[in-house]
Amino acid sequence: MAIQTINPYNNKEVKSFEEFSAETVEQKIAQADQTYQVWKSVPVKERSKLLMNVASILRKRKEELAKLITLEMGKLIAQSEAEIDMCASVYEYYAQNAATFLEDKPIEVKDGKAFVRYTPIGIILAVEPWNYPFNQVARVAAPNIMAGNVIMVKHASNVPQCAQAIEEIFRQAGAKEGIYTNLFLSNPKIAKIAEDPRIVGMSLTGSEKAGSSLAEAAGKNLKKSVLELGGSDPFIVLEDADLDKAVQNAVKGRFGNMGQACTSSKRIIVVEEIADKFLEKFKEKLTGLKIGDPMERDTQVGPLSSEEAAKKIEEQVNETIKAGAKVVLGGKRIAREGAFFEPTILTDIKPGMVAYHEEIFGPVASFYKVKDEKEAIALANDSTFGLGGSVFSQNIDRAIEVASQIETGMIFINEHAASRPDLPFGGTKRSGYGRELSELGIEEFVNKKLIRISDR
Ligand SMILES: O=CCCC(=O)O
Repeated sequence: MAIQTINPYNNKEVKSFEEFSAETVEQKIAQADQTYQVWKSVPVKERSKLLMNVASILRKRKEELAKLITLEMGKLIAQSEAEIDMCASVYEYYAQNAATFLEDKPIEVKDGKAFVRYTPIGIILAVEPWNYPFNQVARVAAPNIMAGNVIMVKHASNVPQCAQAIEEIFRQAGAKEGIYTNLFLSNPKIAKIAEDPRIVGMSLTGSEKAGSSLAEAAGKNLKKSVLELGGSDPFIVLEDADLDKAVQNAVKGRFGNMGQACTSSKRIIVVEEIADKFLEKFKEKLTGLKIGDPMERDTQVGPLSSEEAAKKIEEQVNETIKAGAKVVLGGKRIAREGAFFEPTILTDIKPGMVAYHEEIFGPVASFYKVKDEKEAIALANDSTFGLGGSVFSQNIDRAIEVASQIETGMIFINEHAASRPDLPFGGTKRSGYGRELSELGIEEFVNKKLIRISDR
């Protein structure tokens, strides 16, 4: 896939970039390795200063960086600005908390002493997606740089200017060359890089297909990997839920970022007692939204990330309709230039249909009416994915009981799923393994070294 900026608002090519040659990649790995040999011993306080600088630059340059996001992948401008803020808070969070997270962990033993010390391991290769082009990178870069590792990032080919901007921000913040490296590479080259002994860990956020080939390359070379893959998150609404709150969260949870988040509330599952009322309100909130330029502040429906993405959604929706599902709202491309697709609600989705099984990475809510809580849980778990999900009920004990029966890595009670620096993020089943963010995120790529002191 060519490395280029194509504005999805009009599908016009803006700028394209050359893939790095094998020599350039070698030179960059050598630089990263050389820098790692120094960085691994730099005190955590110093590392923390670098990340605070990165955060402060992000905040100062928010407007300009948000425009870059919107230009390259079409996110509504206010949401792009919110992403830059969130990203800055991830850097600040690790800058402020890593020292505590990295403290020695004493082990109670019968004799003598023992503790676990977290030590850095080397260069981590991160393969990152376009949907949150700054924030997805921050979630891997911040904890690892604080842990004393260095990072090389192969970003999605449709956000090259964001990819370059992140590297430039690190430089501006005072990072020595090699602490953070952008790699312009095509996907097939990743397996080759994985063979390099200087790369010691690999992290990917992306599709199942990309995850499986990265895991294969990592496994073949005996390297640890973290995978954050797709999801088809259930959003369960029980009869005792606050209906308006649930509807509001469903709209934001499913249609924020034009539905292009791994943790979007893709399957809305409502018990029959309140299902019709819910659907009516849900539809009402999604009707008559202003479609247009994502750079304009009053636009409510912008383009998807690319023409290819819009075509894929169209195909999935058409197949689902052909198989018997009903369209309550939307259901087709918007007749204008650019990668637009109508906000869509589908009902009467049955096993065997595309929307029942596949992840739909766009503005399409699959709505299910179920008899009761038991049926809601069974439907939620009838998925190969296991990323996130939500439960809405005013009875918190009941909601926790339901949450504990859902096979995902995260469940949010009375709110839609979303990432935060202080909460672990990741999935189970075919949604991947390992965790980003929080204290758990810094533990993925460190050597948890036992140090044992004998008293004999
Ligand atoms: O697409 C996955 C990340 C979503 C989020 O950060 O909330």
